[in-house]
Amino acid sequence: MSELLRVEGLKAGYGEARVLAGLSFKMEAGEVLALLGRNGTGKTTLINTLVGVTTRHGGRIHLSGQDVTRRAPEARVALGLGWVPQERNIFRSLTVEENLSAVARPGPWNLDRIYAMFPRLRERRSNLGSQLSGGEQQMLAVGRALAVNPSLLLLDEPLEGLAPVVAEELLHAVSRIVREDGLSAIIVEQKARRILKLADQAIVLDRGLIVERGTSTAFLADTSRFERHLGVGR
Ligand SMILES: Nc1ncnc2c1ncn2[C@@H]1O[C@H](COP(=O)(O)OP(=O)(O)OP(=O)(O)O)[C@@H](O)[C@H]1O
Repeated sequence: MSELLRVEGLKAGYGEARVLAGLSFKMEAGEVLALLGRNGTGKTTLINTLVGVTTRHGGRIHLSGQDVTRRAPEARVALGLGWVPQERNIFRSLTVEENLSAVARPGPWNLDRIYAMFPRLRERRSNLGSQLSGGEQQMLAVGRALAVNPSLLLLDEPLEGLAPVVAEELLHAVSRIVREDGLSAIIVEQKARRILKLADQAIVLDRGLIVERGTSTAFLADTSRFERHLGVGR
């Protein structure tokens, strides 16, 4: 396996406010990382800092062997980041198909393949982003990240706010994307158990620091390791 992502001593926040207090971790190509932690512990800030839309206070980020620490978000996307932000950010005044085509880059994830993964998007291809249900918007946000043909997918609470049956449908699709297609991903999720099953490793954040890390198998075998930080039953 080759190294896909290396984060060293990362400190970042918003303006002068510091949220990430110095994080280091690595991912190999093909791995899935579950990013866990209570509300407000810095998960979204970490994802946003990987994309390059926060204020970096220190540390370095290497993606696919390149130092992207000072690169603009567009350059990081060009190097392989596929971002599904927490707020989805789909283009509401464009159709489903235009949303996908607007960001498409050459690679295995063409329109046909994305529609095969999300048949509902094919049915809705001519609908505007503003006309979609929450679940369809989230499918479109994932589809749009795939359309850039990323080497690392960043999914920020993809199941948040979805009806249980829709959340299951999306989780199944994400599981196929990472398991059958071997795409690497960082998945932010509050409910550890449901995401650990499809992750290789997990880290738990608290107050901007990594307080637990290990394989997902080890976490599932000793749930006290994350329950301490996430609350029992997670
Ligand atoms: N735009 C911002 N400006 C200033 N502070 C922010 C901003 N966004 C988040 N924060 C602060 O940064 C801290 C971490 O927030 P972050 O959204 O990264 O946490 P999180 O773990 O993703 O939580 P959640 O699960 O609620 O999304 C919080 O204290 C939050 O108030």
